[in-house]
Amino acid sequence: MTAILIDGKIFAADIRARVADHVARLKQDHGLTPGLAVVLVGEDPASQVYVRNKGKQTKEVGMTSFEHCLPADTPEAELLALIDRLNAAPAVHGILVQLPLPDHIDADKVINAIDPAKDVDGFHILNVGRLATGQKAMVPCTPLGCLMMLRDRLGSLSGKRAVVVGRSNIVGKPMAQLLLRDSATVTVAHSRTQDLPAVCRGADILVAAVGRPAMIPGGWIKPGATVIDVGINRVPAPEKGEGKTRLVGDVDFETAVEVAGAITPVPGGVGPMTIACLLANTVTACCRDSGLPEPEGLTA
Ligand SMILES: Nc1nc2c(c(=O)[nH]1)N[C@@H](CN(C=O)c1ccc(C(=O)N[C@@H](CCC(=O)O)C(=O)O)cc1)CN2
Repeated sequence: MTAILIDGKIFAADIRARVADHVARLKQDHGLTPGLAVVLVGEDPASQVYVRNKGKQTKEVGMTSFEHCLPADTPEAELLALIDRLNAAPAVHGILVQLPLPDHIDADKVINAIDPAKDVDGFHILNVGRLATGQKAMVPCTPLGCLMMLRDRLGSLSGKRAVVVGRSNIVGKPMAQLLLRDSATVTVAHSRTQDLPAVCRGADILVAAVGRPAMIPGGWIKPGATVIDVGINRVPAPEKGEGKTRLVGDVDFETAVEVAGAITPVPGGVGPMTIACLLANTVTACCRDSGLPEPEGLTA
């Protein structure tokens, strides 16, 4: 069997088009322009690229982008003061602090300083609790993107056996909550899980979010399963030349593609969905703030 490829680039482009439509309607009918503020602390090259892409895509869908790039040695108090100002700014409907933050800054403290209504990352403790208890929440972008792709591929997730490998606050835990909310039977596996291959082999839906290159081989995958690879790992690629690198997922694509029913590639799978869902969350936050109907199909 050769798996169907779930193309995140096409999927993300469709989401952006739907976001742009909704933004145009908000402007035309209500004189509203959703605004997204992205805060970067430091000069991490990957983070700089992500932040630049967020700003570019925000403008492309017709929203207002506010970028705040602060030096790596910015005191925590200064960052918290900026968050306060963004919380109070009426033109800002979404606030995102790019992670990771430098070590001297307490990331939890910063995230929990964001107004939960503007927390388009869905990382604030209140949004985490709301998601876990089935209340209306802002949902973390990467798991939201995975959920959208799964629903599109499988229709109902009800009763499916889902295994999430990885228990991070950004992906693993919220992904498990979202799958549970769609009535899947969910197992969260991690580094201490006994007989991980057997656990994975039981999955109709396998979400890999561990951050270890090609850790899950085809032999761990149930034939026909839907595999969502969240990993983005940069590894040496001597075949491309000295010092060159390439991106690989947490799943060993070459062997997995022979067994799975459908699979997301890396790059071009889950990654592009993260920013598309951030834009979707910003429109949702703007609509909620104004008491307007939320865009259909762009929330969990
Ligand atoms: N505050 C947040 N920080 C971080 C998040 C997040 O959701 N919120 N996620 C990641 C980084 N990230 C967005 O911020 C992100 C990662 C990857 C991609 C993406 O499109 N990846 C491409 C490959 C890109 C490349 O060539 O390097 C792909 O997989 O196809 C977008 C956004 C950590 N920080």
